[in-house]
Amino acid sequence: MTTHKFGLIGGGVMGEALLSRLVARSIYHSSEVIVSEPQPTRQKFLAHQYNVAVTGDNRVVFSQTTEVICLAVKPQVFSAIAQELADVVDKGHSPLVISVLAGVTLSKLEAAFPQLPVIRAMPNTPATIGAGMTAIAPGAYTHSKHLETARQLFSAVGEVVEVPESLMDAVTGLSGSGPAYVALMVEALADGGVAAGLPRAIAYQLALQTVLGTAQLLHETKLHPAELKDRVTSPGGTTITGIAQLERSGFRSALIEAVKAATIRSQELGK
Ligand SMILES: NC(=O)C1=CN([C@@H]2O[C@H](COP(=O)(O)OP(=O)(O)OC[C@H]3O[C@@H](n4cnc5c(N)ncnc54)[C@H](OP(=O)(O)O)[C@@H]3O)[C@@H](O)[C@H]2O)C=CC1
Ligand SMILES: O=C(O)[C@@H]1CCC=N1
Repeated sequence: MTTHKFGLIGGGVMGEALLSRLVARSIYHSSEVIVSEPQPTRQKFLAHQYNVAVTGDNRVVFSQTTEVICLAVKPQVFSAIAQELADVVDKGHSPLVISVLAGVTLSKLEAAFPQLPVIRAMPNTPATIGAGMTAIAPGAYTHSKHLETARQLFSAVGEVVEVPESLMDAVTGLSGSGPAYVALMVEALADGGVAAGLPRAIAYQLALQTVLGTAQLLHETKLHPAELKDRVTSPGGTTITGIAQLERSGFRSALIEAVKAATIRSQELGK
């Protein structure tokens, strides 16, 4: 029987982000990967782009994968997939199952994959360029070698941290969803620049590089964000005037509430 080391169920945004990097970094060779996707056009694209095996049948991916099966479908289709795989999971075949699904708990995953090693993971889209942030939580049947495999895999797409499962919804609300919050901020900063008279292209360049540069500065110097804010803020100057307006508009509160709301939504998706 044909076998593959890495099987991906769901080759959408997150699945492709992981796949592209794992193949580019030679964590898995293209010939060692199989992906299942419902749409023939998407299958063709993935096969052409990454030279991997593709199928429309999730059961084929499960049966033919020896090492790691990554579930990257929407949480809403998880139950259907669990049912579909039910008669192929219990065949003495024990790959490591890694789920990146928001909300779906280890207990649900372990009910679908009885006694298999399962890891719940939450990556984010900067994984595409190797700048991802992934949290992982091990299930009841995982051993250190499985955690090591997951660490190696997600290290290829960025930073990795291990957390207890009870924190995975909060991780989802912060770093899982976070790239969208930051993208919104870049867009809004550019809009502010346009409102203040800058040409759009220049406003966008200034906004993006300001966010990127500030993140790099915080990362490299380990400065506390409050200290960096103090360094930018001249007495009676422009920055404190801008910050006062941000506070009046509830900027910090908006971000705090966004993470909390997304965390609650992640919990709901797991029910
Ligand atoms: N996007 C992100 O930033 C992040 C997403 N996640 C998680 O990753 C998972 C996927 O999200 P995302 O990539 O954004 O979503 P996408 O919709 O882009 O990807 C899901 C893929 O699964 C395919 N699919 C649908 N039904 C099935 C099925 N029955 N069998 C196999 N494949 C199927 C979809 O095909 P089709 O389009 O034809 O339906 C699609 O290509 C979610 O659970 C999400 O919580 C985690 C971290 C970050
Ligand atoms: O929006 C979502 O539900 C997924 C999970 C984290 C990022 N995207």
